[in-house]
Amino acid sequence: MSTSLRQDAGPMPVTPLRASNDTKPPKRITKVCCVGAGYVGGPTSAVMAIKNPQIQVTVVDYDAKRIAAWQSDNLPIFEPGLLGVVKPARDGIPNNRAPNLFFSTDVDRCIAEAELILLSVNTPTKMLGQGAGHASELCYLESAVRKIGEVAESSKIIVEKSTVPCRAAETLRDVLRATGKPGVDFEILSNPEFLAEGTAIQNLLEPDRVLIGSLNTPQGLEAARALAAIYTSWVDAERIITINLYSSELAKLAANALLAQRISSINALSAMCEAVGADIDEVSFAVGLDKRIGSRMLKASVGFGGSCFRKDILSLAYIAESLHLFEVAEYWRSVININEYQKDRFTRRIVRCLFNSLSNKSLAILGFAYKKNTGDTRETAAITVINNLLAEGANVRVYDPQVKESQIRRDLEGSSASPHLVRDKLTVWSSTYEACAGADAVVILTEWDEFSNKSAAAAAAGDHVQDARNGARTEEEAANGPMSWKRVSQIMRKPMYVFDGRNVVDPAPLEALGFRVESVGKSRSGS
Ligand SMILES: NC(=O)C1=CN([C@@H]2O[C@H](COP(=O)(O)OP(=O)(O)OC[C@H]3O[C@@H](n4cnc5c(N)ncnc54)[C@H](O)[C@@H]3O)[C@@H](O)[C@H]2O)C=CC1
Ligand SMILES: O=C(O)[C@H]1O[C@H](OP(=O)(O)OP(=O)(O)OC[C@H]2O[C@@H](n3ccc(=O)[nH]c3=O)[C@H](O)[C@@H]2O)[C@H](O)[C@@H](O)[C@@H]1O
Repeated sequence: MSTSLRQDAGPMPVTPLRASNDTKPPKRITKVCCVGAGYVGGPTSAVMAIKNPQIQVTVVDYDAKRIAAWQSDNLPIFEPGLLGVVKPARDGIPNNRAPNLFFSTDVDRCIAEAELILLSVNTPTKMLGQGAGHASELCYLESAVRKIGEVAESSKIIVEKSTVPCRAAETLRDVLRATGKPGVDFEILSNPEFLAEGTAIQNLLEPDRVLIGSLNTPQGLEAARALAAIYTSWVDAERIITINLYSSELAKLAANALLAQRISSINALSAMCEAVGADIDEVSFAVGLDKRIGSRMLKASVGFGGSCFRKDILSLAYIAESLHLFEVAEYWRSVININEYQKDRFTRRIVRCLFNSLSNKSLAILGFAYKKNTGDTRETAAITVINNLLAEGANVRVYDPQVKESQIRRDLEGSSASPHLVRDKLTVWSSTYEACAGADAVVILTEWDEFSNKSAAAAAAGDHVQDARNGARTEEEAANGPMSWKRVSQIMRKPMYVFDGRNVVDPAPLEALGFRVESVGKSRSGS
């Protein structure tokens, strides 16, 4: 087998690209194929294409429905600004698809034609066999790489964009060694993605950094330079960091673990605040002024969700355990334990306030997505909280501006110990007012702007409350509301409660309307 894959992953200095000694120009890539048309593959490829008109970027996926949606005006994911990069207005013709961006189900052909392949397939937590519930499932990645080995007739740079366990590149290299054709070389790079949903386009256009990990060999470094050259079309060279392949893989897991750890830390403190009469927003503000701590990702909540924090921490802990670093594994798992505790604590507070019984009570749930400005519900705290409330006998009335009823039912029925409760006691509504009609309590689970009674500036002061538009409302939002809490107060059963799992409402004006407001990390008596 002449497939040449180099293994020198020795220490490499961390260098911004500019410091490279290589003076010859990097290889110019003209065809990129992105495997996986999901939350990462779609937006990343669209931004890459719009910033590199000379490069043909094709996103491939076996999911024909998803590809068809990318080709339509009805994109498969909701993300502010996404349509603008997929279908930029050009030459006075608005809404024309970027001429160098393609979506296709012809995986073999697109892989064969590409010089550089981005792997953006899902890497969920393994559900079966060894490591089930902990390790990352790499079967999608493996199958994509097998396909590359089978169909590639020319050498390729293969880029791990998916989040992977450290040393996953070695596995990919093994697969390629076994499946690749003689004379075809593969160079594997790690280029993890750091975008957050809801702000993906902004994050892609102005990344804090672009991380490129490669082997410390001439071929590895050359491949890294070729990938970096694509990014330099819109990212300052100082922000493009080239490091060792395995450091890059681990840095992605570490970044997510550290971000989630901050949220669990502040949520753990929120429990103390409720007990001692302190205010978590004030504590968070006070500690965040210390430059060494910083203010971001310190917003107390009902608990973090999303497809990645939990799975990436589980993966990190599993790796630590495999290395017999049991205390390290336990440390990271505690971040998840606090998150589960926070969701349960929030439900228990609701039950306690509503006189220890939810039987014959109706609760309006505002928000189902795991954060605002996305329709994504993966690992959303709403799933746990709503299932808990249903188990307590409550009637649950849900409204989310972006999540479809079918998705809500699928998520809840698929995770509930008693799916019949979801069928019998859950209703989904298309407006706040319909959801709140006759309800005993409003439970805010997602920080959508329309639920807030704060000014845009006050809302923007919080980190994850700040949106891509810096708190400005679109014309549509301005026309439709923010919601009128006064109107809500007129249609609810008394006494009326608001349980604010996101601290997006200012309690005082609501209390003036007769609501009893319970916010995360604040006690009513302490306010
Ligand atoms: N969702 C997010 O905000 C972020 C996700 N990531 C990471 O990026 C990776 C992808 O995440 P998402 O885009 O959210 O996943 P996703 O589930 O939205 O998309 C993955 C896509 O890959 C396709 N796919 C799987 N195997 C394939 C194959 N062999 N050939 C062709 N297509 C295949 C699936 O059909 C699916 O459409 C994961 O590793 C994730 O941890 C990283 C940063 C942010
Ligand atoms: O690997 C990934 O998938 C991505 O995971 C997160 O992005 P994302 O999950 O989309 O969104 P975040 O803004 O990080 O929020 C995650 C969860 O934490 C919650 N959160 C966030 C911030 C905060 O201060 N408090 C808080 O409860 C959010 O509401 C949400 O439920 C990271 O922020 C991204 O850098 C990373 O690329």
